[in-house]
Amino acid sequence: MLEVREVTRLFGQKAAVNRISFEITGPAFVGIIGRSGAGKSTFLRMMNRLTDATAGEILVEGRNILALKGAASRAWQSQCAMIFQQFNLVPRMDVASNVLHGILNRRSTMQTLFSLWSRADILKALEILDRLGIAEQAPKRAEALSGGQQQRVAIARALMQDPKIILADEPIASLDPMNAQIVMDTLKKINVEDGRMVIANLHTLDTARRYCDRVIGMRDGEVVFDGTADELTTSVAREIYGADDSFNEAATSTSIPVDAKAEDPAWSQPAYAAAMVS
Ligand SMILES: Nc1ncnc2c1ncn2[C@@H]1O[C@H](COP(=O)(O)OP(=O)(O)OP(=O)(O)O)[C@@H](O)[C@H]1O
Repeated sequence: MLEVREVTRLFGQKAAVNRISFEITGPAFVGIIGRSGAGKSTFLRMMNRLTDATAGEILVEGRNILALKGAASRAWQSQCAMIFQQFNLVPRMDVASNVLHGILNRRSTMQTLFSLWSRADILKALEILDRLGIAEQAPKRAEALSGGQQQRVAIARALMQDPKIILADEPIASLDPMNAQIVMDTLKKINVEDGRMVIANLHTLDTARRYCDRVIGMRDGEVVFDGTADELTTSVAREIYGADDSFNEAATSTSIPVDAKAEDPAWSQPAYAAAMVS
């Protein structure tokens, strides 16, 4: 279904992404891992046309989406929704309106200007919020929600577009482990239940192993690993991150012990040792 062929993105002389190629068939949950600067975000941004590629093709059902222009490019963008680390919600706007904004580009200027949403659209937004377990938050301002709830609103906004592919750029990097798990479980649910492909940039190995059918490791703009979660051994991870023998897996962990207490202050801090992987 998705074929990435020799895709390159140069910034000046530097290749942020350097002739990467891989194929994804079916509605897989794919994780992309690698240290900071490996090219993960640049790849996702090319996928949904936020950034142009310098060379190469990305074929989706045989169509090169990198060549799409104007309305066709915008139509593609609504087929592959993007979720960001910082949620990118409108903070002072209520949750339901934030979700409805997922279909903003399908509406006329007048409809947008007067915030005119059809009853069917409003019901759909509420249904999605209900499915993600946050229906009661619908009238609240987005800024009043916890980070994990805000990210679920962002996922709901993405679902409003009814996308084929969900691209998630470090979706849990700003969350504590409890909320990280809820958000990853939500992404997995829509992958499994809806059959939507999910491609997520992740910076913790345990998350990649736990949720992904397939893991792609990037280093210096190139794909240096492409395999299953089981094949992602410590030595493979060390290669991907370009770390030496002191590489410590625990430092990239977000694991939540079974008996972890939500009120334990240790769990209220993001547990990512970003320094290890960035
Ligand atoms: N707009 C830009 N202009 C110049 N260089 C850029 C730009 N965007 C990215 N780069 C460079 O491209 C390389 C890849 O960056 P990218 O953000 O894709 O990496 P990443 O793996 O997503 O890292 P991180 O996890 O920190 O987001 C880096 O060297 C970065 O500095």
